[in-house]
Amino acid sequence: MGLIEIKDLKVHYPIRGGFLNKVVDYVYAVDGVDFEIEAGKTYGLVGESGSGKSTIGKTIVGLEKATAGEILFENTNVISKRARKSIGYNKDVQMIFQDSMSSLNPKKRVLDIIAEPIRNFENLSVQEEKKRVQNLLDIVGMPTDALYKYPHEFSGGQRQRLGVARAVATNPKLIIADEPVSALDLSVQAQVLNFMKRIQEEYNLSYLFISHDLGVVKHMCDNIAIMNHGRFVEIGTREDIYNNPQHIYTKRLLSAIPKIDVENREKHKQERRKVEQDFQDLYSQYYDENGRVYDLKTISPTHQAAVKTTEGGGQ
Ligand SMILES: Nc1ncnc2c1ncn2[C@@H]1O[C@H](COP(=O)(O)OP(=O)(O)OP(=O)(O)O)[C@@H](O)[C@H]1O
Repeated sequence: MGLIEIKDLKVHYPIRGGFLNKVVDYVYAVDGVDFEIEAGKTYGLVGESGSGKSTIGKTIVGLEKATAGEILFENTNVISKRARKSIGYNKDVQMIFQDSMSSLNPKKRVLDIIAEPIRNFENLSVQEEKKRVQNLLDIVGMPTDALYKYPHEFSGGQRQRLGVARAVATNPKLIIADEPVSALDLSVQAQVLNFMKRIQEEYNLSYLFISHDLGVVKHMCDNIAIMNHGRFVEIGTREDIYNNPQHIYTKRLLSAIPKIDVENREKHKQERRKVEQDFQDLYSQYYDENGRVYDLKTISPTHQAAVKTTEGGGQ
């Protein structure tokens, strides 16, 4: 049994319009997904922008409301706020965001930023709290003098480390990492990822790792789901997805991972242009369960919903 099990989760955002501001349609951001994450493992969600990855992450931590489905955490359905509160879920599940500059309060010192989640759950003295935060800074490889500095005084990679320190402050079991390294340079990305892995081993943490970058996901994840327009088009182990992809969408995503050719710059430029074109095509296409492709540029949102219904997945 997994630490967390997601069953037929749906998140549909209403679109309002007209004179009376009535609901005229829905965005099917997440449209019936099932998966589970085991203790100490990393589950990857991959897909292009707008496919529904962040909505899944936010719904799991309770920042968005599910339209339907179940989220079972250690066998308790935590879909309601009351259930989450009754089992101390908010202490056990934390989130790391992509943009550390806006997720860390710029007006607060590091000490207060990292202590904030601890204050929500424990009553420590000032000295105990300071000691705990110092220890967390040590774990993420930051110097002690960081305590009294502000977020803007750090580099992007250091700020992501602070975000991780804050996320592990309550000693959680699961961390939702939403594009945690996409804003960082490649060399810094590797540092932060390796260090997230080290913490995982030390604390037997589980990660839900959200990314559009299949290269990064390969480095981090045990199991992977490939998302397209609110649904999973393929799920599998890392080996399944990278060595034996089944769905045409997965194959196209894999073939679009840039291969850097340092010896031939011109060829590399052409390759990059082709990759960019491929991605533009991918963003505008909807893939159904049978691998059939619909061009979203040529059909209206209402028609898109109709396509889903015809294909057996709509409301
Ligand atoms: N609060 C909201 N109200 C209405 N629609 C929303 C809301 N939040 C997200 N959406 C829509 O839901 C869909 C899924 O968005 P989501 O952010 O989950 O995708 P994503 O795969 O995480 O993309 P990105 O990587 O760009 O964040 C998109 O069409 C988005 O515009």
